[in-house]
Amino acid sequence: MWRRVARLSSLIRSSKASLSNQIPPANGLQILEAFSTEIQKSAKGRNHHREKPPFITFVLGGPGSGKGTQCLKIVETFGFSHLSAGDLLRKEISSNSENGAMILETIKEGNIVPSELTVKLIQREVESSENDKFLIDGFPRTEENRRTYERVVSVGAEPNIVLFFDCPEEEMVKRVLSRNQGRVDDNIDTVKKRLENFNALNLPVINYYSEKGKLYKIPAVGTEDEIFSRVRKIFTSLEVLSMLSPQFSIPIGVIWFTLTNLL
Ligand SMILES: Nc1ncnc2c1ncn2[C@@H]1O[C@H](COP(=O)(O)OP(=O)(O)OP(=O)(O)O)[C@@H](O)[C@H]1O
Ligand SMILES: Nc1ccn([C@@H]2O[C@H](COP(=O)(O)O)[C@@H](O)[C@H]2O)c(=O)n1
Ligand SMILES: [Mg+2]
Repeated sequence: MWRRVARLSSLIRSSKASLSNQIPPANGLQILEAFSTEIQKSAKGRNHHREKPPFITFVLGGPGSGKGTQCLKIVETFGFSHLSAGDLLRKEISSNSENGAMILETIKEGNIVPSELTVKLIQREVESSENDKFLIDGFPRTEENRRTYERVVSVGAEPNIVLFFDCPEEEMVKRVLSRNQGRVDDNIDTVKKRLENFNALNLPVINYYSEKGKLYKIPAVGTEDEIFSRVRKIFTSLEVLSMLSPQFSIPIGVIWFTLTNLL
């Protein structure tokens, strides 16, 4: 809203300036029209450039279960934008933001960053993107993350679907310890803490979406391509039902996917 007010003031200023520059000024009617348009846009919410709410997919799973790897393949094949909560937080650290030191400590400990902060980072990315399909990877990690997102985000507060990469702990630990990307949390002590937090805090969120009929549980053992063939079926069945469009209710998609995979 304040950005719009600023734009309006700038229009008025340029109108005044044009008087002194002998350029035909914006007249009162033009200014009123501009004001009315800006107010209407604000009333629609912050996603003013979208006709309809975006299609939101939450991507969940334990540390090293392969969320990021599969997200890259979904982006290539189905045109989603990938927002990794962990990557957004790491970006805050490397940009020396005011919260950088606190985020770094929290990640090193394998703990969860305050929800308001993570939600703000995700919201900023969604709102500034032209895409209408998002993978939100590694979020919500806790019930508190989920509730904060629902409270803060006005459009698309509910995910359309939730993917859960289900992987045995032993395999997750093996993958994390051989990831080799220089992450401060890829060590045995932090992984243990992350697994504890996953079981205590993230599983309740996964159960919540399962009860809502939004959860797709994907066995995450096998080659990357084998796992992606499972993921592909989900998005293809949503495309067949024209459901990669947020107006449709998702439980039909989950039922369809379950039926087609049982038959
Ligand atoms: N199916 C697979 N088989 C073996 N290794 C895999 C498989 N999928 C991903 N990996 C590897 O395992 C490591 C972890 O994968 P990835 O980063 O995608 O997991 P993640 O769920 O995003 O983890 P985190 O929550 O820690 O970010 C990476 O080194 C990746 O290359
Ligand atoms: N919703 C979230 C997501 C992540 N974090 C912190 O970042 C770490 C790395 O996350 P990845 O998804 O890249 O594994 C994670 O262990 C948390 O410390 C968070 O706080 N909240
Ligand atoms: Mg990841």
